[in-house]
Amino acid sequence: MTDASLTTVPHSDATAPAPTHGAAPEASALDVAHLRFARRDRLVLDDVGVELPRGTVGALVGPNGAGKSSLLHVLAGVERPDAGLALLGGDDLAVLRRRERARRIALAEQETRDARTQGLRVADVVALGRIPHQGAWGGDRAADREVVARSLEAVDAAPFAARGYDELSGGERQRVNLARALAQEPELLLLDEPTNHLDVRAQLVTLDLLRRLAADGLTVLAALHDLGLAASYADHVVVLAEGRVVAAGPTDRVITASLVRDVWGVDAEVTRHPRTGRPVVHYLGIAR
Ligand SMILES: Nc1ncnc2c1ncn2[C@@H]1O[C@H](COP(=O)(O)OP(=O)(O)OP(=O)(O)O)[C@@H](O)[C@H]1O
Repeated sequence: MTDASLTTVPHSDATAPAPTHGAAPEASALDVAHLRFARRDRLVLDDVGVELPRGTVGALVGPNGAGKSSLLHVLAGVERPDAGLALLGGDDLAVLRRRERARRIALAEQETRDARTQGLRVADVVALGRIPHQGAWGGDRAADREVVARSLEAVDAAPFAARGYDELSGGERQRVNLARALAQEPELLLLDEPTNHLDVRAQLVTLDLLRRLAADGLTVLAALHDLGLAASYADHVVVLAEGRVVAAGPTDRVITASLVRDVWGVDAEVTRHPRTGRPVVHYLGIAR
């Protein structure tokens, strides 16, 4: 492999650690301990712990099959863990009612075409994000419409709000999935590969948006394959390998050449960006 350096330069507002608002900086928004999850007889998450302060952008990285999507599913309540504790703002997720959980946690996945979205317009798909906030007779329609419009604008999807969701390109659909999650107005935003399918500008727009939302107090945990983007944008990195957390902490301490070699089997050089001081990953080739 040749030197495929990842030298993403975050926008200026994305270089400083996200400020925390309201809660004391040391208060963990998300606090996961000893999480264990098996699929059939296969242990997928083993003694996983994650701590993310409120207002943090966390990147969840690791090789294929490491358990990243599974962890996001468990946190979102799509899957039930076999053991362990997950707290959000001190509340045990295992005892939260489904509806409250859906108000507080949103999961944006890559592929969300299902029976619920079939035949819907983009704006209607985003409006699905309002359901946890609505009563039996629907919600405050005008307020919901405003949140939907804002969410569409945030991801640059307003121009195609009236199009059919099934007709969108992969990148357009990815942005709409994020808008639907934003319309939930959650405290914790979980994202599975949010930059997949996106062109380079759309990737940076998405990550800039996540940083701005975190600055307003949202806690973000995003599974990312692109270590360069994680290095440029995340405050905190959690590294999963074979279902276990093998490293976690502030981005500049976690992303090192020895980590890339040990976890991905790839030789790399990690330098500091001359302007931002953030790590820059230069891939050198497959480790022999
Ligand atoms: N529906 C399923 N049934 C059985 N095993 C599954 C299922 N989904 C995932 N797995 C297994 O669970 C493990 C973790 O998968 P997961 O999708 O969480 O990994 P990942 O880190 O998100 O991978 P990738 O980077 O490839 O998306 C893998 O060994 C995978 O084969």
